[in-house]
Amino acid sequence: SHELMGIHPYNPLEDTYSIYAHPLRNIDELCASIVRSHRETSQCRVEELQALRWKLFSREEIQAYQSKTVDEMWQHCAIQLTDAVQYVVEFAKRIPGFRMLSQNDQIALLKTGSMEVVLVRMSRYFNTENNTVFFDGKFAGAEVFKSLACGDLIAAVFDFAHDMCALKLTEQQIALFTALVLINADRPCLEDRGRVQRVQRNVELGLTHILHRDNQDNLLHKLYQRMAVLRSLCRLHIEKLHWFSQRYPLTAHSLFPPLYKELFASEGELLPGTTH
Ligand SMILES: O=C(O)[C@H]1CC[C@H](C(=O)N2CC[C@@]3(S(=O)(=O)c4ccc(F)cc4)c4ccc(OCc5c(F)cccc5Cl)cc4CC[C@@H]23)CC1
Repeated sequence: SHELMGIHPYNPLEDTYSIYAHPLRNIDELCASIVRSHRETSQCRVEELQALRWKLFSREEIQAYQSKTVDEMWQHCAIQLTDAVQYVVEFAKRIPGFRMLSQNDQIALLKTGSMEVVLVRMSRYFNTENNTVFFDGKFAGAEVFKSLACGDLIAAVFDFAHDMCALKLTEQQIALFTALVLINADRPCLEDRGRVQRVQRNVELGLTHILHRDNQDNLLHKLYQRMAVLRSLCRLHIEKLHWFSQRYPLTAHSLFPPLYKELFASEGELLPGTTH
């Protein structure tokens, strides 16, 4: 059984859903529903974290993180990531049309897209003044993650967050952007690419509508560039996960959350014990 539980099977009745009946009214409704879902399925609010932005880890706390073993710190981050992914699954299920896709296509989109959405969501909290990211309730610099022994991946994650902040996206723009990151008909192993394309087309209309309304059409190509960076970041993450599972098979096999293995371990190999 899939860990991505709660995904409802494809409902043919929903197939009649089309925004072409009244394009403008439905584009506004589509955007409003995606923005609402984004807000409801984010773990924190940007304004809440603005108030916390100077809550940094003390020297002792940083030492404590740095003295964790590699597998302890990896397990800690894998748990945090899995929590964040649960919220992204909820966000995906509320994107108009996502639930009308087959269950396998819903899982295929989440397998490749959820980490990317988490990274975009992370960048909302990044403090560019001191290069810190929100982690475990405070703001952490890259040095906090030293014991992970994957400095290149951490540096790439921080660089990505910094680049995203430079675009100064609004929450509405981020909501539509993350929906588009998820609903991508070019993802591997989709059963019904055409159906995903139809849903993707609607979300694209929503994003271009929002950017046009904000007089920021020029952002669109920058967002497509960021999508390419996201894909390379996630490839790096999977490579590191392979490296880690070879070195620490016990931790990867038995201590990582099942959902993490379901999402990030390639089918079958690497982490046996994932239920299918
Ligand atoms: O509002 C919300 O929903 C947001 C709340 C906050 C959420 C958030 O920022 N996050 C959820 C978990 C966390 S983190 O806070 O643990 C974190 C980890 C490393 C960082 F450099 C920065 C943050 C995370 C965990 C693992 C990871 O890559 C895979 C990975 C491993 F698995 C193991 C080792 C190394 C790596 Cl790199 C990448 C990220 C980036 C997103 C981060 C994002 C959603």
